[in-house]
Amino acid sequence: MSKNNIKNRGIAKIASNFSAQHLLINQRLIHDLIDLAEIKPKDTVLDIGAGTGAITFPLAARAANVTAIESDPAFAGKLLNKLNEATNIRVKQVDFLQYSLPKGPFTVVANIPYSITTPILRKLLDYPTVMLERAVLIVEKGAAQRFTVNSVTDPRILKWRMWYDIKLVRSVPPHHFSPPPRVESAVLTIRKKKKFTVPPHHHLRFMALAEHGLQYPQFPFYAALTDVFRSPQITKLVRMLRIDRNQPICSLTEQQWGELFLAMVQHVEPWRWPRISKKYIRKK
Ligand SMILES: C[S@@+](CC[C@H](N)C(=O)[O-])C[C@H]1O[C@@H](n2cnc3c(N)ncnc32)[C@H](O)[C@@H]1O
Repeated sequence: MSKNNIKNRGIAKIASNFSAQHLLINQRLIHDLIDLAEIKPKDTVLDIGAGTGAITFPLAARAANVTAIESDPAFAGKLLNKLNEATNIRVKQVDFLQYSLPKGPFTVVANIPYSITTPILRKLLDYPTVMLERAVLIVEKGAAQRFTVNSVTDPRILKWRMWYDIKLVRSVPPHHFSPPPRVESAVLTIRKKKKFTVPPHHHLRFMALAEHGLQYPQFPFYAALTDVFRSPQITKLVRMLRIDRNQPICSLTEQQWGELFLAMVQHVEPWRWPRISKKYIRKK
């Protein structure tokens, strides 16, 4: 490859990286995000993908402390230069996926990089022992719709929704960013539930049941779970959950999934429980 080609490729890469950095320019929207997060003066808040601080600085005026996480050294440098008197902002130039989350309760307000939406949410929501209280995020609208759909077919999303209320609050048009993205965006709120049906320490076992049950999301309830529950147990469950035995398994609500899980751990012999996949066991 010629030197010029290598150089051009480099420039194209920088340009495409740069175009992924759609900075928020609508002040009203930024304040709405902070209001939605109900930030209190004692709160610890993370801004994931802080850019040049469009959200970081107004957040710092309301919270006890803000950590601005930004992987791009140029943006992180700009943020550091802008700190001045703001003593409650810490800038971390790091890939968020490698960042150690706070040990105490925290909130997130962020316009995140869309290309890593699912890895970010996995880091925040996969382990309900993580101390996340609330998050208000700008994400691609299609992703927001997937996370909030009525009939959940993705076991991981179902699992997140067992411990967190996830809502698509509203759409955000492209002209609220510079440069405008090609896709529609949305405001997503995530809030830890006040009461859990399934205790958080069961999260891996719950995931195993959800993966097993949702292998074929349109399967009728009774057929999707015959390997786990015996036929008389299925009949009792249908009555208990007030469902039709033929309704698709993906149409169950989170509450019904919770009751189903508790029935499994209380009444089914452990050798019939779906196995926990090794890929979900976090290495220490
Ligand atoms: C959509 S921009 C948002 C910038 C700023 N928050 C705003 O709203 O104006 C996303 C930001 O995330 C940063 N970013 C991309 N990948 C990241 C990662 N893995 N960890 C931390 N920051 C990342 C980008 O450099 C960019 O500044």
